[in-house]
Amino acid sequence: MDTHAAAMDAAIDAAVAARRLRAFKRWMRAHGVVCSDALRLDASESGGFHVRAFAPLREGDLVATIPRRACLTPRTTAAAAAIEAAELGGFLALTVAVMYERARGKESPWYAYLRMLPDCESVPLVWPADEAERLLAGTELDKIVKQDRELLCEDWKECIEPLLSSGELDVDPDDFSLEKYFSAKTLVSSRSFQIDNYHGYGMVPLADLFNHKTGGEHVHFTSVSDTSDSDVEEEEDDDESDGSTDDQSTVENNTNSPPEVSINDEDLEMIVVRDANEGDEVYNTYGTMGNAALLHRYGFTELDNQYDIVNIDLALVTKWCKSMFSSRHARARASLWRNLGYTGCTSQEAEYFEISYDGEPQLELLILLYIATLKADAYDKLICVADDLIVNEEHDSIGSVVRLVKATNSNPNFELDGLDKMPDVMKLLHNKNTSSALLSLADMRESLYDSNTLEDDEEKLKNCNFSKERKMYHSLVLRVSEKRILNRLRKYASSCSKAKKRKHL
Ligand SMILES: C[S@@+](CC[C@H](N)C(=O)[O-])C[C@H]1O[C@@H](n2cnc3c(N)ncnc32)[C@H](O)[C@@H]1O
Repeated sequence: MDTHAAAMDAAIDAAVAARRLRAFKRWMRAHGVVCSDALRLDASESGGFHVRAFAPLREGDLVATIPRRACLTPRTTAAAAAIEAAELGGFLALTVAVMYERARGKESPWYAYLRMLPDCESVPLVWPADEAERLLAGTELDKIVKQDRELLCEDWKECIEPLLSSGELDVDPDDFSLEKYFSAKTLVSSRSFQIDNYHGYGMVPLADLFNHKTGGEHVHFTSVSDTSDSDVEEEEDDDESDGSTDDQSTVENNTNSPPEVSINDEDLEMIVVRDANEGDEVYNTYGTMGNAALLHRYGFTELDNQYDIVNIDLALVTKWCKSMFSSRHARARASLWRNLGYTGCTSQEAEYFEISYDGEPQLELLILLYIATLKADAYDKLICVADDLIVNEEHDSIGSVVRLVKATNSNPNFELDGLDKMPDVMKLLHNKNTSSALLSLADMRESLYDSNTLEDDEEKLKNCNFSKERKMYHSLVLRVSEKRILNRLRKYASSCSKAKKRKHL
C-alpha cells in the first residue's frame, strides 16, 4: 500500500473511532456511567482508545463510577436464562453473553459500547496458525496457543453447539460460529473484570478503556464492599457511525431467576492510586504478569518487564541428564529428588522450573541438578539418610537445603549453622557441576527457538514498526526478553564458579 493510501486509511479509522466515542459518551450519560472531567477519552490513530489526564490527578481521587447494571454480564444479558440453564460458568458464560448481545446489533442495550470494541483482540489465539507457529517457536507461548485452540474447539462443540441446537437463544447460527466464538473469547480475555459473586465476570464499559502499565498504574478498579475486588482483564474494537440506540434508558436486567447470592448494588469505581500530570496517559494495571502472559491474554508485551520468566521443562533436564550419564542414572537421581518431597511447577501436561527475570533458577531445579551430579559415594550417603530429609509440610526450604548439603559433604566438620537467607543457602548448591549443568540447560532451552541469535532478534526489533507489524513486534519482544533471561542464567551459573575460584585463591 502506498503512503498516501495508508495515511487516508488511518484518517478514516481515526474519524470512525472518534464518532463511536461520541456515541459512547452519550450512552454513558444515559446509563449512569460517570467519568470525571479530569479524564479525557481519546481515539487513537489505530482506531483504539486510551485515557488521558485533562487536569492533574491526585491519589485518592474518584475518577469514574459505573453502575453494575450497566455492565454486560451473564446476569444482565437478555440471554441470562439460557446461559443459566446451560450451566455455563466464568469466561464461557460471558463469552456467550457477548456473542449474543453483538448478534442483537442495534437492539442490544450495549450497542454503543460494543461498537467501541474491535472485532477481536490480536492475541496469538487468532493469529493465522502458520504465522503463530513461526513467530512463537520456542517461546513460552509455543505450545500453549496450540493447546488453547484445541480446548476452545472442544468447548465450542460441547457447549455452544448444544446451546444453539436447543433453540433457547433464537439466534442466527452464523453469529455463534467457531470464528465468532474465538473473536468474542479474545475480547473477554483482554477486557473483562471480575465484578462480584453474583455477576461473575463482566464487561465494564469505561473501565476497560484504560491501557496497562506494569508497576506504573495510576488507577485501580474496585468493586466496592465486595470481597473480590479485582484488577482487570480486558479487550477492544471498532466500526461504524452513530447508531440509533445510543440515548436510551437504563440497561435492562434480564435475569429472570432469583439470585443465589445477595446482590450488591453499589457502583464500581476507578480510584487514583498514583498522581498523574495533565496530559499524561492514565494507566490501569491488569495484574503483575510477564510478557508471555501479557501477549497470551492481551496481545501486547513490554520491554524490560520485571515479571518475565523463562521455564525449563523437567523433560529437558532429564534429556540433559541422560546425555551426561545414563538413563538409569537419570531415573534414579530424579526419583530420589522426588522422594525427598521436591517437585517442579506443573501445568496441564508438563512439569517445569522457572528462571526469574534476574536469571535465578527455581530452588527445586538447583536441588535436582545437585543430586543428579553428586558423586556415587555422596549419593549413597544421601540414600541412607533420605528418610530423615524428606521435606515436611511446612516446607522449611532453607533447613532442607542445609540438611541435604550437610548429608552429602565429605568433610565431617562442615559447619553450616546460622544460614538464614535463601540466596546464601542457594549458593550451597552451587558447584562446578551444577554451574555447568545450568549452562548446558540454557543452551538447550535456547536451541528451541529458530536459528536467530539474540543479537539478530534485537536488530530486527529495532527495525520493526510497533503499530504496523504488531504480531512481529510483540513476538520479537517476547523472544528477546526470554533470551536475555537465559543470558542472565548463564551469568548466574558462571558467577558461582567464579566466586568459588576467588575463595580458593
Ligand atoms: C482494556 S483494553 C484497553 C483499551 C484499549 N486500548 C482500547 O482501545 O479500548 C486492552 C487492550 O488494550 C491494548 N493495550 C493495553 N495496554 C497496552 C499497552 N501497554 N501497550 C500496548 N497495548 C496495550 C491491548 O490491545 C489490550 O488487549
